[in-house]
Amino acid sequence: MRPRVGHIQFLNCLPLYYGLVTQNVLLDIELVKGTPTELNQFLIRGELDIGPLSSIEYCFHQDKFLLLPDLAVSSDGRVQSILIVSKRPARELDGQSVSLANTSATSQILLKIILAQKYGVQPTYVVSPPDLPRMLMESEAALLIGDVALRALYHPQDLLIYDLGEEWKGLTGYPMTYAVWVVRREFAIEKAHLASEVHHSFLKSMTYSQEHLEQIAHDAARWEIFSEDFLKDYFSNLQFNFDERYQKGLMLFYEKAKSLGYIGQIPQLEFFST
Ligand SMILES: C=C(O[C@@H]1C=C(C(=O)O)C=C[C@H]1O)C(=O)O
Repeated sequence: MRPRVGHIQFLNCLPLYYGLVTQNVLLDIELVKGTPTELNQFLIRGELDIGPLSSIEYCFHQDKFLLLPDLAVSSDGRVQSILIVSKRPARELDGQSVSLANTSATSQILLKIILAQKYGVQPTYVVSPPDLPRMLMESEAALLIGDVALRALYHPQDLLIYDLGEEWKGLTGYPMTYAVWVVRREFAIEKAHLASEVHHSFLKSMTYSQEHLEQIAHDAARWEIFSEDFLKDYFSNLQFNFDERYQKGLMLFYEKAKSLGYIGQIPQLEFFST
């Protein structure tokens, strides 16, 4: 059986996918697409062998997974696709309703940390499908991620926009890691060579895409509503890095999540060795 691999169905993972296509890797894997929360569930239920897992979910399911080294969905500052879209300044959200997109896991907690620690407010939260007009009918502000967030940024209306990558960097000085790449522990033991092959394909794909960002933005602009320049900017802000500084930023996120009671304990980062 081919390794079952998850793929985030947002533009954020297009650079990765692009590299897999150009290297003909897709024939060797079964690629399963979905939103981050769908992929989280597939991974947790053991229906995928490898894939991106929301960083916050790693806290609760560390026993099931090992981390793939040097791979993540992260940003060192502005991310553009994880946004609070608000009718009023963040400082005025205390006691107000905030709608959180149900496609997100990490960013829901990230938003709560930022509103509590940077803006000193405690809203009430509701989880909703990622539909901005509806979210703003029930709430004063909304958390959007992925392409829906990009669209809100691209066609700004009379609303305030906070970029959560930028907010995190302002609060802590560190980059933020939204998703880690994991392999199922059993798969890593029973099919170590396959896990290693997929990991290396991903790393090669990353390198390829970093060297061809302009071309990827050019191609994507042909079928997306976004301009080539907008996409180039987006793809260069998004990082797939998970080096020491990114790991430190993630540990800081876990510490803050724990101090606010969102997680019980801080996980150790345990890596698959290839
Ligand atoms: C950059 C993004 O990061 C994402 C946010 C995630 C989350 O909040 O759980 C998970 C995976 C990433 O897709 C994005 O969705 O645009």
